[in-house]
Amino acid sequence: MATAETSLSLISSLIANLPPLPQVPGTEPERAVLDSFRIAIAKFVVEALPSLTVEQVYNGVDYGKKGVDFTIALPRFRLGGKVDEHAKKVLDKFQPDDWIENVVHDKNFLHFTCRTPTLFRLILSQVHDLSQKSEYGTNTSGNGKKLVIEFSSPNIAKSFHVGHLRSTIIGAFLTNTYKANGWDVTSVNYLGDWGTQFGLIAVGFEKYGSEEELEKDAIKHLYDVYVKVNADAAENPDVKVQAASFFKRMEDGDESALVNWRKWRELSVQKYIGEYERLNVKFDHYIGESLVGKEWQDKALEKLTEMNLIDDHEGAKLVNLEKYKMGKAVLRKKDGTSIYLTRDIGGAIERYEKYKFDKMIYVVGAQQDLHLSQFFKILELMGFDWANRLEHVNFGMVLGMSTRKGTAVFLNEIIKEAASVMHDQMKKNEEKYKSVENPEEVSQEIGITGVKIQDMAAKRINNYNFNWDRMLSFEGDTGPYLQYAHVRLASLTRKNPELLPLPPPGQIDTSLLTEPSARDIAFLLGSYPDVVKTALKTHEPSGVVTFAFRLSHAISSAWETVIVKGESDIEKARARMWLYLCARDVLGAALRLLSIRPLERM
Ligand SMILES: NC(=[NH2+])NCCC[C@H](N)C(=O)O
Repeated sequence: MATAETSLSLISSLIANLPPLPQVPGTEPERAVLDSFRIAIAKFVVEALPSLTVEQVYNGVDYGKKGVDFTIALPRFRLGGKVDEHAKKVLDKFQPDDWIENVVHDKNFLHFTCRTPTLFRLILSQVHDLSQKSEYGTNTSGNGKKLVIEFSSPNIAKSFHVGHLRSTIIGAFLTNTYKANGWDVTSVNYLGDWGTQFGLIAVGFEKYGSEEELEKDAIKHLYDVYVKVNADAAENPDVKVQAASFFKRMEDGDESALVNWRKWRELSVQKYIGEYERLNVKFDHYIGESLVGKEWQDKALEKLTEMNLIDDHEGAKLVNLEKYKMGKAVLRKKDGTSIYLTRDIGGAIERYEKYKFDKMIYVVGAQQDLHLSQFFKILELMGFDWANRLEHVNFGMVLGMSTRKGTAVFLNEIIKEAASVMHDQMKKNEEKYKSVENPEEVSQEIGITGVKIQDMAAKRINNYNFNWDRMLSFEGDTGPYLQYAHVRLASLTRKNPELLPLPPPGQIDTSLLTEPSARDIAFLLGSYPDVVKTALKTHEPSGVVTFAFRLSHAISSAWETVIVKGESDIEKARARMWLYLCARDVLGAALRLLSIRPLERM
């Protein structure tokens, strides 16, 4: 990749003209230039306190609070003696250079200020270069590692509930995050496409099914049939018996029992692909419970029987995990048909054989905590040494997602409602509304952004109330606000054609950027690669959402003073424009990481 080489070396050459720095393992200054400033701080500290290593100090350099770039808490190094004396040593020895211009001692802390011209030059050049390849914020820490991630996983013929929506949103974010951290990622949607309910639908379809309706909207039609046949089953126990025997035929591979099912599945998947596309979500593979082979499900039962972990309950097989405080769980029904748990066990083994993953993540609501821990435990008991590579990323519940027509049961209803509530909102501002070329599309995109931001704004495990008005408002920390912030930045080039094209980075005079609010923006831009790393560690999208809001707020505070339009010094106007365009790129990158498509106009 020649382009990668050239632009990485551009940053490297800027760094090479500055005072030399030691290398620290795990850092990548050519991708995250704040690493260099932290190394510069560590180098100073070690010169004064030689019992420490650069790496040790580096790991203790934190972001500072309120107007401070970086801070070190001295007690964490357990130097013995008095903190004040150690601090004094650092201050005495300190010589400002092109990396660090100042250090201040305050109680247990040393506060460092980075050299402003270096900061602007390096950060903006880096953002500029790497954004062109959509690589700003990325790192290579995961290179050579393989992740399999399973998310969304709705059940065919049943409703798509908010749990599926959350899994989709969080799963898409995690997929992007692992990729941004250099992992090789395979995403799978594990459909609930097997089980007794398909026996029921088969029975119901004979009575209520319509090929025409099925072609029109398979998801909706199958759901309707399912609801009706369920009502029948509640009245008439025969229906259940018929359904069970039909499903038994399916499990036994009876082709005549499988034809319809195959078509239902296929049509539903086609429909889902389109809906996920609207959400900006893609899967590498649509797999499902139906595709899990029998072999491992049988072996699991045998193995657990050998280990004396199986109880027989009137012909049904239960695994007893009471020792591990995980209760008992059915592995096989009386009639020999498999169930959810067995399929998960078999499925995990097959996936390991296929992918040899370093990690596999299941994004599933906290209601299934017990189920996930049961099957992880069973795999461990079966002696698979990779069982500890499985991870459950869980999340809390959403309360009350209703639309104006009632409770949403399909994904497309959620999308439609988001779009139409947003559309109404936009129409309130008549003048602005008229200037939007494609209000339908734009309102859908902003509506979806609102749903996603509301979902990812807090810690995953928190429950929240679904609130259309709040999430789709342009005021406050909402999705529409972030889109608006991006559009405003994107409009700069349209509104200031006389400044274009901007000169190449090396010829833009960043010393003209003198306002503290401009510096705040640049520093935040520099911190984005850390946000991406932290997201990988915590699996929390909220850190990225918080970053996007902080950046948007910083931009909006600069907007009135750091002006572009109307600035008479053209070189200054260009430097400012460059800063804002870099901010646009980074805000865009953060939104994309969250699976959101940043808008250019609205
Ligand atoms: N491997 C798994 N069990 N993944 C979760 C599947 C979710 C399941 N289809 C449901 O809707 O509840």
